[in-house]
Amino acid sequence: MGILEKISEIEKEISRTQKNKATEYHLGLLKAKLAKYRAQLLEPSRSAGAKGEGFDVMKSGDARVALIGFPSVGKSTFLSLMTSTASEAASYEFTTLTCIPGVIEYKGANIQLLDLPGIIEGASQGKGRGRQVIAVARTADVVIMMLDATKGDVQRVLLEKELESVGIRLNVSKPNIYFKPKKGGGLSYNSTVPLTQCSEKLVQLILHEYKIFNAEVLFREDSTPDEFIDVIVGNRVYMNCVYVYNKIDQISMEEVDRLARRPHSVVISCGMKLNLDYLLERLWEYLALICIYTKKRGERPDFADGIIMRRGASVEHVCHAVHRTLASQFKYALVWGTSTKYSPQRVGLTHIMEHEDVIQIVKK
Ligand SMILES: Nc1nc2c(ncn2[C@@H]2O[C@H](COP(=O)(O)OP(=O)(O)OP(=O)(O)O)[C@@H](O)[C@H]2O)c(=O)[nH]1
Ligand SMILES: [K+]
Ligand SMILES: [Mg+2]
Repeated sequence: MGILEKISEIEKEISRTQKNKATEYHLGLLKAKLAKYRAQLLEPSRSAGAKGEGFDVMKSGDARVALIGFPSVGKSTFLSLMTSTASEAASYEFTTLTCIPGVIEYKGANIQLLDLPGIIEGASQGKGRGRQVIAVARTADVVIMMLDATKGDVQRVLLEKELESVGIRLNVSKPNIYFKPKKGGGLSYNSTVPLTQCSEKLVQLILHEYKIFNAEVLFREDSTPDEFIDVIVGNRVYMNCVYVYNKIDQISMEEVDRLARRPHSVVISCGMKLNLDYLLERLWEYLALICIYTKKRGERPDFADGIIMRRGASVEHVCHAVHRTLASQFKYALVWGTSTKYSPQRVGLTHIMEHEDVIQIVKK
């Protein structure tokens, strides 16, 4: 039996099996098997072209956003609208065949936007350019899943399944489970919270499926068996995804309203240039970028040339961004903005910066 057949057998069995206390271990085991076969599918294929000519685009700018979606949902139209790059758009499917990069300039940041070929059901198993597209998506900071608002929710469900099956987890954080394989000593199993979905026996069964007999496992939250499997498989990618419903010029106001209220969703029309500014605002939040302005003593802040950083960046991060050796010469900094109680306030290296703060660094 081929891997694909094995996968579909297991999927069938999972859907046939009723979920209850008696089948809990059986289901856990099936899920572990499923994850194992899917991992095998993802191993680099020997077939020609799998490497993906035209997909090797250099990372540039402050962040990377990938456009994922079915054919003809408007990905290329969107890229051409938001960047100075033109990507061919047409009414037929699979107009785009490679990865086309453009740059969105927003709040002083350069955001690399990648237009990609449309993907379809079965993409994760190599249909169309699915594998190459998904490989690029894994390198992005945020994925825009572009959907055709006239097509209902089918596309979203299918694409989520495709990404899920190759280990991409959307809009969830990494499970808080400590896991470390050991040379000996059996299984050391602990949890800091009561567990309602996993047990020592189930954990042991799943580990045996991966031929792991000695390990340290510490649950720090009430995780599911699937989350535990994600942790032992290890190569999962946790990324933010914005669901963008395009072509709202073609649907009723009621329908627009319904889609706009869905979590992580933004409705737009590229054709009529509707709501694009709002999408940029949301994208900025999802990318968690902030802009910091530097200032020299006795001079005005340099508002023309901000430093783009990730939310949570400290004064030390800012020092590194300005100059490699600055942190070692650091005495203190003066900060003006929302991160401080007073403006200016004298702060140390660990102070956390906020969007549009101004900083003056004083050296030893
Ligand atoms: N009505 C309407 N049509 C749109 C909108 N945006 C794009 N289109 C049309 O949708 C068709 C497909 O657009 P593309 O930009 O080529 O779509 P794509 O997702 O890049 O397609 P592939 O590269 O083939 O995967 C074109 O005919 C566009 O003019 C929109 O907001 N409203
Ligand atoms: K198209
Ligand atoms: Mg296209």
